[in-house]
Amino acid sequence: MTLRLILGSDEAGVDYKDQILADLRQDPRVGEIIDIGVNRADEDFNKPYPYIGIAAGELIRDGRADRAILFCGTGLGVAISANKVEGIRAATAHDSFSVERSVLSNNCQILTMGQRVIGLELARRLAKEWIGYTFDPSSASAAKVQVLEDFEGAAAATGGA
Ligand SMILES: O=C[C@H](O)[C@H](O)COP(=O)(O)O
Repeated sequence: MTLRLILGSDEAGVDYKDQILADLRQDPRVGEIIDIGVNRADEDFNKPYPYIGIAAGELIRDGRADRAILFCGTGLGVAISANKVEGIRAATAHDSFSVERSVLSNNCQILTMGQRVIGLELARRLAKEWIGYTFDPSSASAAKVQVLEDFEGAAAATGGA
């Protein structure tokens, strides 16, 4: 199965977003790429990072995409923002092991990275690695992720989320 993948960033991450977008357009594992911006020609090029993180999370929550790779200065702001959307697990990761575990341990749908934190070549490599991982619902990690889902379900039932 090929991935439906979102790429997005604020202005502080747009160079990496555009390069990795170009890389992944050539990747046979990716079936569809949705570029949610920002783009240099946009009137709202300076749009704050929460709009990007929330938009990506909502598209995944609504079943319109499978996963996302997002960038900002640190990767933190877009991750925090995406994690506000129910059911979304987004993680900032700048090393190969964390990139792997974000999927295999945490079943993250979103990877975020910081253009002001890591080099471009490492970010390109990590993006390619990340899309190669698939969560195993029969793994020992599944019960741990389920705790998060149960918490969100209980909070929603009581009007708390
Ligand atoms: O997490 C926030 C991002 O790094 C953003 O790109 C920059 O935010 P700032 O301008 O508030 O530092």
